[in-house]
Amino acid sequence: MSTIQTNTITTVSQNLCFEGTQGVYSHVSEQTGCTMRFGVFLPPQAKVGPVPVLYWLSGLTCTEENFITKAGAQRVAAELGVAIVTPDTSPRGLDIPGMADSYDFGLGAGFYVNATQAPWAQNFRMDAYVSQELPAVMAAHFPIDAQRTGIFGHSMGGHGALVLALRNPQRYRSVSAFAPIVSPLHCPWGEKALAGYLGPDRDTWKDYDACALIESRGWTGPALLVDQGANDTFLQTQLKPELLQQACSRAGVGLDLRMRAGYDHSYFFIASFVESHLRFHAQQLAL
Ligand SMILES: N[C@@H](CCC(=O)N[C@@H](CS)C(=O)NCC(=O)O)C(=O)O
Repeated sequence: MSTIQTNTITTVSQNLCFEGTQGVYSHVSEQTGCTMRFGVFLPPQAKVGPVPVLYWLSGLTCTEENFITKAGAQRVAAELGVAIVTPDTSPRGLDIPGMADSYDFGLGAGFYVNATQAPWAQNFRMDAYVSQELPAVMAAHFPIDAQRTGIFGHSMGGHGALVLALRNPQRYRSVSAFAPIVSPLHCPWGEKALAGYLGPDRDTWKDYDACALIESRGWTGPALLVDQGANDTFLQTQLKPELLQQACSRAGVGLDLRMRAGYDHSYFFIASFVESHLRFHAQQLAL
């Protein structure tokens, strides 16, 4: 097994926030072959010892910045003593033809998979980046307790959180999502992305489909927590939480699905419920 290089990270910015530090850092990633930025909120408790860590995966068109500036998670993370890592959503700065042609594929739309198809396979390795390389970088540079890791995300990032947790139950002790894409096999965003990154054989897509993974692998961690706005414009076409309900019920996996009347797909919805997700993870990671 090759060693993950974690040597150099560069500080882009650091701001004091609720007595903790909201930082943005960059490093050259082996997995994506480019410079990647990521955010780290370190709560004040990190000054005295390692703290549990949550990875937040953002949705389409986002960078490491959206969650940091819009979700308002730092106050409660500081109270609970949990670090939050916010990766970018795709490689950037590469000269791949077609990479910036649409908002739902390529730039800002890595879908947290390891691509197998040219010209994406070399750089679009967001699964390995988020689930292996970034945790190694975090362990090398920040006072976090990797034994207490959870993951959550929004939309494409909700899909990423569910899929990475289901694929790596030993690494993630808790998982939650806001308005997740629950089955890329069954929605236009997913079909476009997985066809592009993984090719036309839909059987290979099942490794990155939360509903398929729930049925093939199950989940023995705490019940999956999902918040979904009932006024989300993507609800019926892309998100389809009923597919997750059906998969969980068939597989005997616990699901706490909270339909939120009146809420849409935006970060206003996330900001409204992020506190309960943070408390859910903190409780699970304290066990
Ligand atoms: N309406 C958007 C779709 C993309 C979108 O809604 N992105 C969500 C995640 S799937 C988001 O978080 N956008 C960034 C933001 O609201 O800060 C577009 O057409 O560009």
